[in-house]
Amino acid sequence: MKIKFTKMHGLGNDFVVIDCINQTLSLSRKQLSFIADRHFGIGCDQILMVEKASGNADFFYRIFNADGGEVEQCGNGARCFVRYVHDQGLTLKNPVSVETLSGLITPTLQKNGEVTVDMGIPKFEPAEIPFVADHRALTYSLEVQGKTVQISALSMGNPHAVRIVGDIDKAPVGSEGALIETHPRFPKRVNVGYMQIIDRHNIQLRVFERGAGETLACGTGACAAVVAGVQQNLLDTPVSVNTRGGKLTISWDGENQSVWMTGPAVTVFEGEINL
Ligand SMILES: N[C@@H](CCC[C@H](N)C(=O)O)C(=O)O
Repeated sequence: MKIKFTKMHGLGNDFVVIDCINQTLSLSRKQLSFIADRHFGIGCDQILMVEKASGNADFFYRIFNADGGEVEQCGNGARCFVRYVHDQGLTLKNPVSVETLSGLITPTLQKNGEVTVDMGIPKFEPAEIPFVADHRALTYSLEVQGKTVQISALSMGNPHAVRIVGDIDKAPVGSEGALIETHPRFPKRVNVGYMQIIDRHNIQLRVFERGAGETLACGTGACAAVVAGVQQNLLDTPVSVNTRGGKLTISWDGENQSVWMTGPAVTVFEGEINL
């Protein structure tokens, strides 16, 4: 079976985007992880599938991590999604309403080519993340291989843990991040962000993503880090989030408000793969 795809990225967090409106597809976990494989397949952090919406939204968008697991939300993917549906002539609407497994998001293409996304309202109740804790708190102590670390935990539609570090270059992203990703207190696993605060409007961030490992940037991770920083009175909105792949701007006015994310979305090439 041959499928057409488009390779895209948001700050180096890269995607294989597949039109499932004009192609009829049902891919197994093995086929998805083959597509994502950087040696034997195309290579990407996530696979994005563009589908017809069932309700009132313009589209439904499905997200699969490089390990083939389906997840609820992807910030950098949302920006690429709206660029894709416009470039492919699938809609002329702007903003576009997009259903995801975690609810509706609305990306808007800006005149300068950047994309702004209403990423929805963050959730903090442990059961909604999901995270095992007796009650909601600003930070939690987590035992990681005999060491106690402090994290914030919240959901941006997908689960996030955020750690504050003094030096982003020395943060144990690959080692400790991998242990927190699969920590038993996160029953659906978790994305783990390491944030260095530069000043009240600037942070540096690296994220060990659930199902993908460390990526060059994570959009929902950037939202989660800013929300955690604002809540602890360490940051003021808006915040520039500097990642290894470039910069995102995140705004959040506090509890019960949507998080807004602005950044680029880039098409790299189109192709066809035999599965
Ligand atoms: N790269 C994404 C997040 C993708 C999903 C994540 N790995 C998860 O498992 O929740 C982003 O830009 O938000």
